[in-house]
Order: sequence, then structure tokens, then C-alpha cells
Amino acid sequence: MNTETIISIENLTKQFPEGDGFFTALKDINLTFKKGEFTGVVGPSGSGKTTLLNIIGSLDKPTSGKVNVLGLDIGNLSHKESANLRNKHIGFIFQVYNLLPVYTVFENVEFALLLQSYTKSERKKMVMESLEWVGLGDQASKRVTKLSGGEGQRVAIARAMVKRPQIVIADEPTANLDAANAHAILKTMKKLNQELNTTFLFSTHDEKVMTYLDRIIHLRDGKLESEEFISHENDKV
Ligand SMILES: Nc1ncnc2c1ncn2[C@@H]1O[C@H](COP(=O)(O)OP(=O)(O)OP(=O)(O)O)[C@@H](O)[C@H]1O
Repeated sequence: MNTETIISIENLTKQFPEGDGFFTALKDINLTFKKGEFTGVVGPSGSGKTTLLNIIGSLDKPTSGKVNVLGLDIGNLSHKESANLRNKHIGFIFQVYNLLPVYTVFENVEFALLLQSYTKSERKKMVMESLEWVGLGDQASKRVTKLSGGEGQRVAIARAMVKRPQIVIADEPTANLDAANAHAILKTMKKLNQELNTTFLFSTHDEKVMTYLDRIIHLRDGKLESEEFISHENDKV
């Protein structure tokens, strides 16, 4: 088993300006993540889950402390270096799928590759492979407005996976899905995690998500409350 550490967080504190002072959203967090983890950050609303994932995803910066992602010091990256890290190595899945409504399934996934120097035929191969991964290989030419909610989130997963990122950050990915679609999406993500060794980090309130996780990190009031590692050895496949 590969146990390479790809994210390390030391004494991370994040404050946002509030009134004349500031609000502490994360306080003195220490964590490491290894390649291939399937981990959830869990906690009440406002506990700092999204703030933590945004900093790991290089969408925001620490106020103090060190966050290292794939060998890069997030706090010291330029705007361009952050964008480069996200474009090449990090896929994002959100509660709202953020698909472009006038485009097809294929075009929505291809969009994630346009900033990089792939040829048209390379893009086609990558997009189709990604759509196959999520079970939408036969829907490539469909307009995304014609999709169900579950299918829409599958397109969002394909879009996050198409550049074969090392890390996928999924912020409440099942929040808008019914139980059957949530389970289907989670199984798809778990399969990608196992087959491609992609590291998945979730934020969630959803009990259904928790049953799939290998590790759960509990945040409360911006502090790391506890964490648990879950063995699925006896689970039915
Ligand atoms: N840009 C910002 N400016 C000011 N305060 C912010 C900002 N972003 C987050 N916060 C505050 O930081 C705290 C943590 O927010 P965060 O979104 O990380 O929590 P969360 O655990 O993801 O919550 P939820 O489950 O509701 O999404 C909240 O009190 C929030 O209001």
C-alpha cells in the first residue's frame, strides 16, 4: 500500500475580518493526509469544513501555520502558481454542480481541459474515458439541461476527474441528491478512489457519505475535535 503523505497541515489558523476585529474560522489545526485516502471532514454548520477544504484546494490561504499540498507551500504560492496547482492536480465537486447549461455533457467535461495544451483528439479520449468511469459514456452529446440531478452530479464528477487529478475535493457532494442517487455517486467515487488511487476529501453532514469513508475528521468551532479511522474489511462488496 502506498503511504506517501501528500498533504500536511501544521498549526493552521484562519481568521476572517469581522467588524473591528476578526473571526477565527480554524484554530491550530494539525493533520496529514496520505495518497489514496477517502476522508470526510464532518461537523456542525460553521465549524470550518469548507474553509479547511478551500485552503487545501488553494482557493484560500492560511492566516498562520503551514499547509503543504503536493510539495507546495500554499501560503506562499502566487496567484498563478495556485491556479496551476488547481488546474493540474486538484478536482473540485460542489453541492451545486455548476454545469454550463447551453453545452453538452461532453463539452462540460472538456471545458476542464481547455486551459491545458492537449490536442483535440487527446481531449476526446480523456473526456470519453472520464464519462465511461461515471457511467455516462452514451450520454456525451446530450444537453446537460436534459439530465436528472444524479446524472448532473455524475457529469460534475467526470469533469473533476478528467485531468486525472491527484486530489479531489468534494464539498457536500450529495446534499442535493435523493438516497439512491447519493449511494450511486458515492460508489462511483469509491471505485475511482480504489482504481486510480485518487485521494478524496469530503465535507459532509450526510450520514450516507460517512458509511463509505475510511477516515472521519470531526471539526467543532474551528478546532479539530477528534478523528477516527474506519476499517471496511468486513463490509459486503
Ligand atoms: N470569507 C469569509 N468571511 C468571513 N467569515 C467567513 C468567510 N468564510 C467563512 N466564514 C465564517 O467562518 C466560519 C466557518 O465557515 P465554513 O463555511 O468553513 O463552515 P462549514 O463547517 O463549512 O459550514 P457549513 O456546513 O454551513 O457549510 C463560519 O462562521 C463562516 O461564517
